[in-house]
Amino acid sequence: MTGGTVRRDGREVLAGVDLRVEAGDVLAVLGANGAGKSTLVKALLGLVPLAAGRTEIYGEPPARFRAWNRLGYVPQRLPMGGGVPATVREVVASGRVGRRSRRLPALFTDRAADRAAVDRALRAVGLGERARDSAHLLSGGQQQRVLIARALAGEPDVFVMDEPTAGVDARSQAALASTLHELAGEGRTVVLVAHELGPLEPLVTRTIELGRGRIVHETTTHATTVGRTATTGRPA
Ligand SMILES: Nc1ncnc2c1ncn2[C@@H]1O[C@H](COP(=O)(O)OP(=O)(O)OP(=O)(O)O)[C@@H](O)[C@H]1O
Repeated sequence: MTGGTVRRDGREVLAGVDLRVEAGDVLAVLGANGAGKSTLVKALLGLVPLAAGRTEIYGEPPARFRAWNRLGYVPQRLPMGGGVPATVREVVASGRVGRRSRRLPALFTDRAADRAAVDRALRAVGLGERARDSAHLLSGGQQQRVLIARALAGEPDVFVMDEPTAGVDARSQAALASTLHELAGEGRTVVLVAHELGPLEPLVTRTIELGRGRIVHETTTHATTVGRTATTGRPA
């Protein structure tokens, strides 16, 4: 992202942010309530329009980018309310949609890979026993874990997680830390919004802190892996 600017109600809630996420980064986006963290991660992915500046994903503007299966986004809140009830397994399996081969009906090997990935994702968030339950009847923290599992099931290269640990108990936070540790070890890229890093702290390779829509502080805690270009456009 270069000069990323988002205006809401005539106010700049993202004010000229330059950010390049490299492959293998585990980047934590920190800052007070209202600092612009969610807006930044949505803008990086093209989910909110920029009033000025530009963002690129693997070198493409979001409107032209096609390989969405390479990205797994965990939004801050569960987007489904009390609408059509879906089981936990169905929600998690929806994370595989982007990986579907174009051949219909799905090949047997696709279906087996889908089942295995969904089972792994459910186990990783400790919801294997709840797979048949209605997702909208779970607690807030459990629903957050369903969303994390949906992203894991897609086996993307880049995870973008907006407060994945908010409202999630200590044991589940530790389980998420261990899963992210494995993913980071495989060279996947993680961008996560957090208030408190808690057990995720040892995994983090970079932090940026936002204040009033600007990057006010940056740290690099470990050497980042520079190589394949991950999300977003030009260097700061
Ligand atoms: N849809 C919207 N319409 C108007 N203003 C908005 C909208 N979404 C966000 N904002 C404003 O943009 C600013 C940044 O919001 P954002 O949600 O990005 O902050 P945040 O750092 O993620 O906060 P939190 O830690 O509370 O989640 C806030 O002042 C918020 O009120």
